[in-house]
Amino acid sequence: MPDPVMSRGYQSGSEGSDHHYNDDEPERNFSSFAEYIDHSKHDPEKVVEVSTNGRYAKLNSVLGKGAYKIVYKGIDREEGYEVAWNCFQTTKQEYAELSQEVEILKRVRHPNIINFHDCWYSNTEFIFITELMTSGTLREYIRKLQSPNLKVIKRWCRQILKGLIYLHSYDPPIIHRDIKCDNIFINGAHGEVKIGDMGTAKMKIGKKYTVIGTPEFMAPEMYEEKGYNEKVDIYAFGMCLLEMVTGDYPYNECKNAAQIYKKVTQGLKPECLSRIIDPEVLSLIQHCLAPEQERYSAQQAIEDPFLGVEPEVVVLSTNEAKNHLTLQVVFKGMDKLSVKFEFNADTDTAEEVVNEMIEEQVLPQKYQRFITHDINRILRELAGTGDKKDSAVGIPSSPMLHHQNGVNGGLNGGLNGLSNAISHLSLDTNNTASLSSASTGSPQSHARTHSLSRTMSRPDWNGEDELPFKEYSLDTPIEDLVNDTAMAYHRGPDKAHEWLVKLKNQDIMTIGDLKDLQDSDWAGFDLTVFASRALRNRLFGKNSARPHSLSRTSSGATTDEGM
Ligand SMILES: Nc1ncnc2c1ncn2[C@@H]1O[C@H](COP(=O)(O)OP(=O)(O)OP(=O)(O)O)[C@@H](O)[C@H]1O
Repeated sequence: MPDPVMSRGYQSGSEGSDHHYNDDEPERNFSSFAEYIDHSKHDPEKVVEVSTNGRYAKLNSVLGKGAYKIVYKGIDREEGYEVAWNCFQTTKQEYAELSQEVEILKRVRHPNIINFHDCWYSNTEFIFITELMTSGTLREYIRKLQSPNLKVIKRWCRQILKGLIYLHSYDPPIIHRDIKCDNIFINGAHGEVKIGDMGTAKMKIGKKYTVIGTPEFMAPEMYEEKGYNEKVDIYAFGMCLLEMVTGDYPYNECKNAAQIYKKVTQGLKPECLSRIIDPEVLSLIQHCLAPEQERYSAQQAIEDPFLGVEPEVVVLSTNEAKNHLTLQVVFKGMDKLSVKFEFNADTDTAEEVVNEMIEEQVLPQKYQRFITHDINRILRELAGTGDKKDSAVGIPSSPMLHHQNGVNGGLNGGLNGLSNAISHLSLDTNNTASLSSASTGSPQSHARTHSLSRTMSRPDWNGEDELPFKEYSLDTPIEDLVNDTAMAYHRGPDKAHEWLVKLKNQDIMTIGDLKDLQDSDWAGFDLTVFASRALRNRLFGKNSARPHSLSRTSSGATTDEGM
């Protein structure tokens, strides 16, 4: 008969922690106790401890050790995925003092911040379970890639800054205090970057260390005892960027923390900064390392020209006569943000269309000149008069005219099919607001078919919330529709009032009054194209078949357009 202990899979457990049997483990017999011990030592998948609630299991696999904690691979047995099991030596009293901090950490949820799942105290250890990252730290990655190219660096930076923007937007802001490439983790398969080592700052203070953070990455004000704010994370981010670009640890030239302290407090920057040639990278780093008052916020850093979103105007399709175009503004580097619109070269002007989109907050004002200029460049090229240098307003030419579907140069009638398809296209699967209407004959749009598709990656930009479709009874006051629409599209009461006045000026008092109308009647309300579309979306539903045709494709075919 096998030894019952061995056949159940004896749990060696970490010293001092509770021992548990693991009932899920398949049986395995060992010829000797020595063999069992040897197997246990080497089997990384062996469960060595289980949380008291039974949900998490610690495996016999150390992911890494830092100055403060040891991190093991673990398993969330409820969800079936791997996690990181963090062990931090501390007293029960120190653990109790962290309870408030822990509550905040549990609430922190952002795609660029390592998730904190659960925690408890066991013997001398504060144990906490976090999301597991599969490809190590950014520091290891930089060493592996030697010199990562700027495109990769930009992608990493944007993700780190998105995480910081989120943390700093708390009131009071959550300050990480120990941003460095060793605390930024990568999931290689998707190039995902997440900020880790959250919430240990308080613990480190608890340990009575004289300084918290890592000397090379600490802003000067952190060395002083006057207090500091969230900008210390931006300083540290600047140092990370320096390390990403040069491959060198900042202040490599210093032999110890005292030398670093001296340099930092004298305002002397790391030597490797002088090796940076690219003026844009240099400028961003300098803005991050500037004295606190002048230092960028996380939001300013992400909007810096080095990382800033660059819009591109793309021709999706055109008709044979090249006067009906479907264009799209694509923001490079912004997740899922694009604006698709139709343009009638006979009746629209770039200025008018761009102004309208800015007024409706579909496009940010700062790109007005750039996008207007680019649409005009496309029009010139299509008309065959394009000067490809784009010197007119001193804006550099963007590599923008992408003729999709492999169509080069002259766009031709073969694209009409594509154009048709596009009129039914919902560009993104998530968070997408696709708005469209014919608005034929409206004072602003003439015969223009104007169709916008965009996603809501910025809360301050225009987009529709996924409010459930509501069937209004015919005698519902028009105020209800107007208010619901304003809320769905993030418009304030002023906008709602403006729409209401315009409708009431035309004797529209109830839903029934609106439903009686023909498409062409809507043009008489003097509503903007956006307002008109938004109200109609709420009234008829984005996906429902419409009572009237709402969109004309550039080939001239009339369609009921699913929105
Ligand atoms: N979520 C995670 N997923 C995968 N590996 C991790 C994770 N967290 C930590 N590690 C590994 O454990 C090591 C130690 O973690 P960490 O650096 O956070 O410890 P620390 O004691 O807080 O660090 P520091 O010395 O920077 O203060 C890391 O270098 C990394 O290799």
